Amino acid sequence: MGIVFSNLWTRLFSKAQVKIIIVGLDNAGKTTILYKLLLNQVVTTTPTIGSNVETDIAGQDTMRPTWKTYYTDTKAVIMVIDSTDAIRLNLAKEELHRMMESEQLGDACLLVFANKQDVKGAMTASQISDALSLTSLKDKQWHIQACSALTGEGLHEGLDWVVVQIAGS
Ligand SMILES: Nc1nc2c(ncn2[C@@H]2O[C@H](COP(=O)(O)OP(=O)(O)OP(=O)(O)O)[C@@H](O)[C@H]2O)c(=O)[nH]1
Ligand SMILES: [Mg+2]
Repeated sequence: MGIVFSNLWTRLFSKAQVKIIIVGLDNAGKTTILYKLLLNQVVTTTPTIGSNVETDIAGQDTMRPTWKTYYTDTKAVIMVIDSTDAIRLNLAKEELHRMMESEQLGDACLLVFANKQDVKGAMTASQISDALSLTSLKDKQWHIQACSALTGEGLHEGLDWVVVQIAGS
């Protein structure tokens, strides 16, 4: 359900590698955001195999040991939300809260990207924050950032927040 990348900010954290995971439902814009951030290019994506949350939900019990390995040492979780997909927002919420209960993510901060803000009628960051019940996440540093992977708007602001959290931890 996600993409692991560990050396995005090698230049900023020249010695330490920082593990950040990007998660979100299929079609949220994870791959597009990653390409935009790394290459400053808008790419045409195909669905990333095995990256959707439904797969992980189906495999929840048997896959749990694997998840633990996957989460270990994660400093930040970036959850990408398709702000035009009101119907599946509740599914994203359930997945987010279950994930955040994982012990391995105890020290990780959470950035939520309210993506696809360029689309007319997209939900606002504040609406998404409410729907995801972010304020109920106790003892967790979290932040929600409106963005568009297509235009790049908001992406760097979001990452700046992550960098500050990691640098201060
Ligand atoms: N309008 C608009 N479309 C976007 C934006 N971000 C992504 N998309 C489109 O949404 C679709 C899905 O984007 P992906 O980046 O493939 O989504 P993903 O989260 O990687 O999806 P999976 O790999 O299936 O999990 C693509 O058609 C993108 O072009 C955005 O900010 N605005
Ligand atoms: Mg993808």
